[in-house]
Amino acid sequence: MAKQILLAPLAILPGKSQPQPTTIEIDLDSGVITSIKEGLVQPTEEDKDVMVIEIEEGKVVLPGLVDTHVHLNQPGRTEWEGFQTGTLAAISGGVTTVIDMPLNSIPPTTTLEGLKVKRAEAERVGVNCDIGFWGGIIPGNADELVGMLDQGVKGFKCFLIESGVDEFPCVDEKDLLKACEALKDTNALILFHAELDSTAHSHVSPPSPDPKEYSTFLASRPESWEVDALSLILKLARLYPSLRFHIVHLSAASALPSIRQARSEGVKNLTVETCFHYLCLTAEEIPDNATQFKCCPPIRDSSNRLELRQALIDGEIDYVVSDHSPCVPELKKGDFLESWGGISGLGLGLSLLWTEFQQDEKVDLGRVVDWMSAVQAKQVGLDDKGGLKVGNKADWVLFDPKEKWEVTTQSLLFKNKVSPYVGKNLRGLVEKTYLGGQLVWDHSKGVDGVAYSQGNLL
Ligand SMILES: NC(=O)NC(NC(N)=O)C(=O)[O-]
Ligand SMILES: [Zn+2]
Ligand SMILES: [Zn+2]
Repeated sequence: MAKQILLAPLAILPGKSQPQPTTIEIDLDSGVITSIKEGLVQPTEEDKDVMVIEIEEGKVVLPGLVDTHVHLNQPGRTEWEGFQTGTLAAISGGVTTVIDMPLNSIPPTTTLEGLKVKRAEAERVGVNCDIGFWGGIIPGNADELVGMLDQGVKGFKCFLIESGVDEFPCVDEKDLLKACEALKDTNALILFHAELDSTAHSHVSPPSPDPKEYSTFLASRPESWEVDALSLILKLARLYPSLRFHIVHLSAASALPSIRQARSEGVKNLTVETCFHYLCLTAEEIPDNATQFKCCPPIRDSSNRLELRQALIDGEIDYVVSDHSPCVPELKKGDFLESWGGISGLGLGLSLLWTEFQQDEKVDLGRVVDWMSAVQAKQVGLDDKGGLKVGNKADWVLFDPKEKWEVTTQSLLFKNKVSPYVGKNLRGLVEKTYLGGQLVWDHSKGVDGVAYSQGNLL
């Protein structure tokens, strides 16, 4: 039995906020953790043939990270991103599991056939980390949902407002009731792009301010859209207590009081995510025509950012994702109203959050890792991921929390190197990423050292 033994002076273990000296044994044939011991336990004589990895002081061993919100866009819009490039960016940032969104690929994952096509394509080109799939709810596809769930989708995303791509139309309350009825004997997770424009059909023509300015775009997608969407979602959550409801990419802090109130009234089937960009970027810093910052819902002002940050610390927001949603650079050209909405940042999350929280006494590395691993693994039912524990997949990351580095176009590994993070100075660097005990990313070797296509379809 091929074995790997990790001697880690600092490892983040489940439920522990501070890193601990730990010895971890991994069976390399199954890629599973077989033993975890407190302290540094040197290998015995009979362990002579094992591969021992002695971790340097100061570096931290973490569980592989999970990013449940990425758009890989293959097949159909593979010029925008792809299974290979997206998952390469993921492993370079310690992300060992991604869950792919149902839209922007053609076909979208809104039918069982679409899911098969997507899986076959991922299998054909190979993936560099483990990958699961979300399905989608669109008008008229309620009959497809249970079948997709049986075939392993982790839940279903829908839009309450236009999605930006024609083949993934938004749904209204009637469509949602049909979907919930179809799913009501399951405990399916339904994800909402929670912006609802209840004034869509009114005839007031808005002023036409300068589309070069970020404030124009920001004003075009008010916080009230997120608050209104939440009312509809809460209505459904109360009607269908066996189903689980989830708000993706929460941006508006003014939605937090309703979330708080609903939970205090006993709503237990609602979870909320926010994104790295809402926690690390602000509207005030966005220059004219800097469309790399454009996403929906929009990045809001710095006081909104601080409220989201506090809600995350307080546990009102459950976890943080990238919502990596790239496109070709041509579609990012022009002003804020005409360009594509979507931010690219897959793989940068750990450094972004660590830069944000490293000096915050209330948040230690274990908490950041929880938001980016354990909570998300649990959300999508990956019981053998999300923590360094016996029986789990040996997905682990070597992180240097002190290293400083700058995001440059060259350092980005996703397909189209357009990102609002270019030029940012970050703290904390992923040095190595292991997937099921196999080294897949080594920062010192860069792309030349990558062990390609080691990922599995989940
Ligand atoms: N079509 C998209 O990829 N949309 C995405 N775009 C963003 N967030 O700007 C999303 O998740 O809604
Ligand atoms: Zn969305
Ligand atoms: Zn998205």
